[in-house]
Amino acid sequence: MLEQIIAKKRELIKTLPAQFERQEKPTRGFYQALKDGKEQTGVGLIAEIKRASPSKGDLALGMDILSQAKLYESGGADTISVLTDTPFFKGTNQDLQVVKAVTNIPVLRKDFIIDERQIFESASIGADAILLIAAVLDGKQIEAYTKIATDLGLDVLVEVHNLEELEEVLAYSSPRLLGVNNRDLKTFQTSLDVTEQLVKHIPKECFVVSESGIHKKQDVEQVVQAGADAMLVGEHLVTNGSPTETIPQLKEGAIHANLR
Ligand SMILES: O=P(O)(O)OC[C@@H](O)[C@@H](O)c1c[nH]c2ccccc12
Repeated sequence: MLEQIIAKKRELIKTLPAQFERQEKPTRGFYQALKDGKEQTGVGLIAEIKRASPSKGDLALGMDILSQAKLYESGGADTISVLTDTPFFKGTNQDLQVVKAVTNIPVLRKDFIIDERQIFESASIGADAILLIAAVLDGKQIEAYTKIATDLGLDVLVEVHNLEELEEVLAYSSPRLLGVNNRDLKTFQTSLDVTEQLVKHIPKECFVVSESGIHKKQDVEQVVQAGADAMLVGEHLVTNGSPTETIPQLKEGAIHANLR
């Protein structure tokens, strides 16, 4: 599946313009917002807008992105992630632009970035941060793409799933924000043990985001206890009631973890 996603992405990239307009407005600090969120509530939260995924199929096809984003913000999300991949996740660049326009918190563009032009595109549509995935990029590419993004004022979340990817990333750069994906993008197997195992090998200076498979307070407790500074939650927030209730419930898990 990951290979299919990347093959399709390669095709779509051919249709991208050579140049993009620069954003006039300064970016919102994505990293800083997560850090502040951790200070205030014990854990930072990236709340994700995700209509569908290859692993779970359709999750929330009819979701009203505008009100969902507002509920994320009023519910206490520190930042928002928007899936912009269309063929596999049914998201669009316009989704991100809508979310950015109706909120005041930083927005991550969640997509499969494999070409420099996608970074300029991300900046032009108003993203405050981008995701770089170690399962599809090597350490040198991550280093180079991080530099391009940083020069554009974007923060970067580097995502790893295993020790091999982590070591490859660390051989070339020192990411400030490191995501541990609990889901294996090749098999879709998801386990919070991935965070527990990998955090031990991550340098203390990194701000760690535990991603995927977080559904309840106890999950949050587990990953925070393991050493995660923030979490990225999609499915649970798009399929379960109002985010103004589900977000505070999730964040409560950090209080329990920190008390122990
Ligand atoms: O819906 P979940 O299980 O809460 O997961 C969210 C997020 O971590 C997941 O969407 C994700 C993490 N890394 C990715 C890379 C590409 C696409 C999607 C992802």
